[in-house]
Amino acid sequence: MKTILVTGAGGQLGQCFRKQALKFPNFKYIFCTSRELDITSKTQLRSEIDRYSPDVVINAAAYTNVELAETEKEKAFLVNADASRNLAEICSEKAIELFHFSTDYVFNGRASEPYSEEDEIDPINVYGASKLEGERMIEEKLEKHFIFRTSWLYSEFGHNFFKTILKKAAKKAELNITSSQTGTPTNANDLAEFVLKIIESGSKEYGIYHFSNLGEATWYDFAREILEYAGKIDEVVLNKTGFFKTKAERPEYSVLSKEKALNTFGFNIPHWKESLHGLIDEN
Ligand SMILES: NC(=O)C1=CN([C@@H]2O[C@H](COP(=O)(O)OP(=O)(O)OC[C@H]3O[C@@H](n4cnc5c(N)ncnc54)[C@H](OP(=O)(O)O)[C@@H]3O)[C@@H](O)[C@H]2O)C=CC1
Ligand SMILES: Cc1cn([C@H]2C[C@H](O)[C@@H](COP(=O)(O)OP(=O)(O)O[C@H]3O[C@@H](C)C(=O)[C@@H](O)[C@H]3O)O2)c(=O)[nH]c1=O
Repeated sequence: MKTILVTGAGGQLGQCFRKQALKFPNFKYIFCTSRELDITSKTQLRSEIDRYSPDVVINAAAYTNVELAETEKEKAFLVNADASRNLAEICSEKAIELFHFSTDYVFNGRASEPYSEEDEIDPINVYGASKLEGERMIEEKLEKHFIFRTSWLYSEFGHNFFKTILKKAAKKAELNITSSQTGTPTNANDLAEFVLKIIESGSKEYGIYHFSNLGEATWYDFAREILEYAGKIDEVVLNKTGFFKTKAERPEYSVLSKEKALNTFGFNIPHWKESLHGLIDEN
């Protein structure tokens, strides 16, 4: 039986892994929250990995605050880049496979068709730059890696745009939502399930992959669909805005092409609306 150690298990994606793990009972799981395992400490990483001898590590730990990263550059790089290097080095020493996550924010957003894995990377904010550095560290230090660049994650867990919109709607707030970014909302449960299917398949097709739900939307489209499908659209004033003031610049267009992942693994990926509807129906 394969042992899988999940770091950052208290975060959004980490909690989706816990939930999706119930569909894959043939693995042994060790879930470590940030309190139980600080990935920036190489000593702690080594001792936990020695203790559990996992076959696979899923790194769901990251610094994800895009706004704060602009003023906390060192911290963002410590977690997203330096800790990824440490993790990759230890995995390499012990022949462990690593599943890691990166972001659509490694691109500058000036494209007009979905980004492939080979397209030029050029992050325009600190968070994106720190995630890119993490990718590079892993590629350099460890052959047995899968890196999934994903986008606009949401779920019933943690902090995310989907939950923010529903919270604001509950307070009957007026919402001003930007239409100046186009990307793809991704149900983090779909990503977790996709990864567990790959582990189950025993695939050795290591490398970088893009994974999001299918289709594309602006944040405004996403907010509108959440509110309409949840039956709350008449309870709020929803305004489309071309400008929402933020500290960090964000890519205007960051739709990811899923062709490589679809062709390599052959698993189905749902459309973002279908997955969103499923999540709202469930809750
Ligand atoms: N959220 C999104 O929209 C997107 C996310 N991604 C990537 O997906 C992955 C998962 O993101 P998501 O689950 O949404 O992010 P979250 O912020 O919800 O979860 C990240 C988790 O990492 C933990 N963490 C932070 N620092 C450390 C550390 N030093 N040691 C151990 N754990 C730590 C956090 O714990 P604590 O809260 O205690 O600090 C938190 O539980 C990340 O790699 C992210 O970059 C990619 C694209 C979109
Ligand atoms: C709350 C809110 C946000 N916005 C805007 C700000 C931003 O441009 C966009 C989304 O807001 P968020 O704060 O959720 O977005 P952001 O932190 O940019 O989300 C990103 O997180 C990182 C971790 C990733 O890797 C990315 O893929 C992406 O999901 O919507 C509004 O226009 N109105 C609002 O009321």
